[in-house]
Order: sequence, then C-alpha cells, then structure tokens
Amino acid sequence: MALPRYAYLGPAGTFTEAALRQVVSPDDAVYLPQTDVTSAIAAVRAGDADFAVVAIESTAEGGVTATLDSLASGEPLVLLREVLVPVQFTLAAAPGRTLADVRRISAHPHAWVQCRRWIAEHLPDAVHVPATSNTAPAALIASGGSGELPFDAALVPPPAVETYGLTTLAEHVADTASAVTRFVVVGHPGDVPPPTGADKTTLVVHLPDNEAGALLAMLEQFAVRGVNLSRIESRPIGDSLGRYSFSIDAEGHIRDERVGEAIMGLHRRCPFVRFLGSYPRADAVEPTVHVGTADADFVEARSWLREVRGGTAT
Ligand SMILES: O=C(O)C(=O)Cc1ccccc1
Repeated sequence: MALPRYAYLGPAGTFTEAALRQVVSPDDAVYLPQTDVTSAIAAVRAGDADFAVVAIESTAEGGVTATLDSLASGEPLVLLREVLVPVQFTLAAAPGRTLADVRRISAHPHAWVQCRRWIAEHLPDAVHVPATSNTAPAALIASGGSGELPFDAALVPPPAVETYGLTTLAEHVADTASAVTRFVVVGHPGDVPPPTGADKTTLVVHLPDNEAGALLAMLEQFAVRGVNLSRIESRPIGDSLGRYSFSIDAEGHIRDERVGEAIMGLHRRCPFVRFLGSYPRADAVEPTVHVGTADADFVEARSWLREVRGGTAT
C-alpha cells in the first residue's frame, strides 16, 4: 500500500519536521519538504500530499497568521491532531567563524521574535536577515556555494548543527526557556477523530456587519454553555476595512453536547461558521465542567422540554 504523504516546512531538521516525526516515522510516510506553510497546505488541496504539518500557534507570537489565513478560506480542510514542540535555538555559523564576526543573523521571522531580547543583550548591533525556515540558512552554509553568504550566522534548531556540519557560537538562545510551538496535522474533511475527554475544537467565525454587540453575542454562545476558549484571534477578511474573521480554539469536542449547542448558536447568529476540526489536546488537560453543562444535563433538559411540551412534566 502507498505510504501517506506529508507536506511540511523544510528543509530537513526544522521544528516542523520534529513535530512530523512525533506523528509518523519517516519509514512509514513520505516526507515532502516545502518552502512555506501556505505551500504545504496547498499541496494537500492539490492532491500532491495527503496531509500537511504546519505551525499554528507559538508562545511568543500567538497564531501563525499564514496558517490561519490559509485554513480560513478556500477548499475546506480540517485539523486532525496537534503536537507541541519546545523551541530554543543555537546560534551557528560556518566552521571557522566566531561570535565576534557576527553582525548579520539569518533567522525565520518567528525565531527572530523569540530571541529578540537575547540578541539585544548579547549582540546589540546584529541585524536580521529573514529566512524561509529555521534550517534554510543551515542548508545554504552546508551547500558551500562559491558566492558570499548574505549572513554571518543563523538561529537554528540545536540538532541542525550536526546535520549541516555547522559551528556552535551560542547555545540555549531564547527569550523564554518554556517557549513552545503548537503544530497541527491538516487533512481532508472526513471522520472526526473520536472524543477523548480532553479535546479541542477549532472554528472560523464571521460576525454580522454593523451590529452593536455582535462580538459579545458570539462569545456568549460559548460562555452560557460553559465552553472555555484557549485562543481567539481576529484576522482581516480582506475585502474591506473593518471586516474581520475570528479564529477560535474552544475546549471540547463537537460531539460534546455543550460544544455542539454552542456551534448551533453560532450557526444561528453568524453569517459564516467553518468547522476546522475536533482533535485530542496534546497536553491531555480535561476541561472544567461547570454546573449544568455536562452532556447528561443537556440530554436531561431536552427530555424535560419534551415532557413539558407534551403536557406530561411533573
Ligand atoms: O519549523 C521550523 O523550524 C520553522 O522554521 C518554523 C518555526 C519558527 C519558529 C518556531 C517554530 C517553528
């Protein structure tokens, strides 16, 4: 049988690849490195890959906008699983370089944000040379082209030093020791992974135009059913100023009564709701269930209403 094909941000050794390895071993899948997350997602839509693994959120920057925007419109795709990867960097360079040589640092924009304070403290004169991924500059150094490189050193995932034969200039480069990036497996809609009791549901919601309190009304759909949100971000819809799309992670599974009821409420009140999947939480933390919002409470309330309507309630 053909192996499943996974598109991800390459080249080899990125944090995205570390996330992909948590999902499936390279022996059991075809790894398809891409130059950006939009291309990884597009490869699934085009049928060139079965799944994509992409960063969706980081402790430093919140949502990864390229991922959120690619998923918010276009042919519907869903999130099937999430994976957390702790993130810290090594400042590395071609053999022979020293820290004193470093002025231009190549780094993925998200990496640069996560190391800004460290750089300001240790290399205050350094300038950022944007890279397409955390290992793209390492691959450039390793390819040893004849031309002069446009950077002196790069922020790379620690294992990339060995993979690409680099020299370490500084280790444990990070502004926060607990920095984590969250990755998701993206695939075509189909069977939703079954509830585990510790799940997350991702949604895209548009609000009615020019309606006072529309945002509050949207949030109330979750609040009154005891559904906690773990992420909410607004992104421009892109057609005119003032029109925003909300990207939301809610605790729970679409098969949980309180989550299902909240999504029905959104469907009634909002012009556009896209279900982006229910999948197990990587940290396996179960939601706090408030009084009256357990599955059994919704089922009981529905049967009570049936009895009231039928005149048989006691
Ligand atoms: O996957 C990678 O290594 C990337 O280049 C993207 C990235 C950037 C910063 C933190 C985590 C992932």
